[in-house]
Amino acid sequence: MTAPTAIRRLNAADPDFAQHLDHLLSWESVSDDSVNQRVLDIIKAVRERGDAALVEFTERFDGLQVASMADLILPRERLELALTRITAPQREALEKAAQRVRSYHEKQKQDSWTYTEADGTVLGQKVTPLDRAGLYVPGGKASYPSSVLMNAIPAKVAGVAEVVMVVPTPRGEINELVLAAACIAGVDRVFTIGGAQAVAALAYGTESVPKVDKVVGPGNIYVATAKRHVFGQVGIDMIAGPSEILVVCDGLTDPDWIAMDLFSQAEHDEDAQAILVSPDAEFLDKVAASIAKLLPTMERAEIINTSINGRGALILVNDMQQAIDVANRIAPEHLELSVADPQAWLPQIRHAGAIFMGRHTSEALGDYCAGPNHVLPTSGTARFSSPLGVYDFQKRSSIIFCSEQGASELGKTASVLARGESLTGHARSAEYRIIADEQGQ
Ligand SMILES: NC(=O)c1ccc[n+]([C@@H]2O[C@H](COP(=O)([O-])OP(=O)(O)OC[C@H]3O[C@@H](n4cnc5c(N)ncnc54)[C@H](O)[C@@H]3O)[C@@H](O)[C@H]2O)c1
Ligand SMILES: N[C@H](CO)Cc1c[nH]c[nH+]1
Ligand SMILES: [Zn+2]
Repeated sequence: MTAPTAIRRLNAADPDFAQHLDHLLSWESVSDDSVNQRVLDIIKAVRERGDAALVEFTERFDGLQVASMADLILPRERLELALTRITAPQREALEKAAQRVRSYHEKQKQDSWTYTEADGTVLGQKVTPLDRAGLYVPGGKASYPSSVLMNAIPAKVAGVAEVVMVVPTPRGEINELVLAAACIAGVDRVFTIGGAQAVAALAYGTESVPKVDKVVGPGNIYVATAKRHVFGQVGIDMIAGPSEILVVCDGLTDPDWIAMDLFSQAEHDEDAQAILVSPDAEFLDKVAASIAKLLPTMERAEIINTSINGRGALILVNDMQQAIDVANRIAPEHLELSVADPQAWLPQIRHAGAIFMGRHTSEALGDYCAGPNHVLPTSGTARFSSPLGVYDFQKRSSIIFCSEQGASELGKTASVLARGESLTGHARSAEYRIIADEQGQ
């Protein structure tokens, strides 16, 4: 066990507070050069040597030795078998969660639209699903059946033709719930590979793994860094790295509840980040005491301890207004508003992946079954990214139909602008369509 928990304390009244906060949040301290270089090497190897590299990396990083890539492919029948191997309550819970996630995501579906102008010109937007999506389901330090649902259901709602999933199975340990979830969500193909090598395989294709149009899903630092590097070759959803929780509390929630909410994200990964902000100094002391009391009871105490010691913090602010300002500065993946009247503060929240309203709404409910997606932007990227959704699996094409009259009219405007750009090919192309008796008008 690492040193006993000593969570960092910050005070917003400290003149160096902004600097301390920046240091606490800095992604670079996690995503260092050695990780970057390792990921680049892995991507290069997969591009050059395909399946052979996947087999090698799976042995090296997942401790799983196989004769060939064929041993890392699970057919649809294997997913169906998993459904028969889980318990009835497990199947019921998966199906209930799937149904709630589906209902929520149905509302996100975007439809094509057009409108017609007076001269018959039609303008619009055609929405098309991706042909093939690659879903990354994490599996290193924990198994994530819930992430299967969160990745696959929006893809299916969007109408993606082929959904390919990758998931590492360290030491060959297959989690039946993960496969059962893939069956329920309608995943088409599964490869038991993970890490940067799996992201590279989806992005570039290998002899066995089909090249996809977009790679989505959460993962550790290697996965998140690989997604950054393959962007452009394929689409990606966002940077969904190590989990984060920011709790803003008025000091009136049970401190044990808050300690456990912090643990719920810290237990994902040593790199996870759990922060509490409160204007009540005594309450921060109580939560620190709850952390010390409850940590030894946790199955994943070692991971939680490293995460809390390395990246956690208890932040004292002057008042709730300052707490909200700090939350917007952090732009956390998950924000819990553990306060009496969360609705009153909601209008002021500008940056957060998901907002959990009130003392009873633990973040864990959102992780599994509330309905919204749990694949969320991390490390401050909620400033410009959104939760994974149906829109990530749909793209848009513009539709332009010009009637003869419309082309003639627009041609006059285009001609002037094109000549202003000295692009006379454009100008003359547009001018050809100007109706003769309107020329020069
Ligand atoms: N932001 C979100 O929406 C979200 C959702 C769920 C989980 N998560 C996060 O996903 C992550 C899951 O991480 P995980 O580790 O359990 O599973 P993972 O599948 O993301 O990573 C495991 C893989 O990492 C690779 N790897 C591990 N050590 C390596 C090394 N030294 N060099 C090269 N590659 C290495 C291996 O290939 C292994 O298969 C956690 O950080 C969790 O917090 C985030
Ligand atoms: N909290 C994770 C997103 O950061 C999602 C998850 C899955 N299972 C448990 N939690
Ligand atoms: Zn979680």
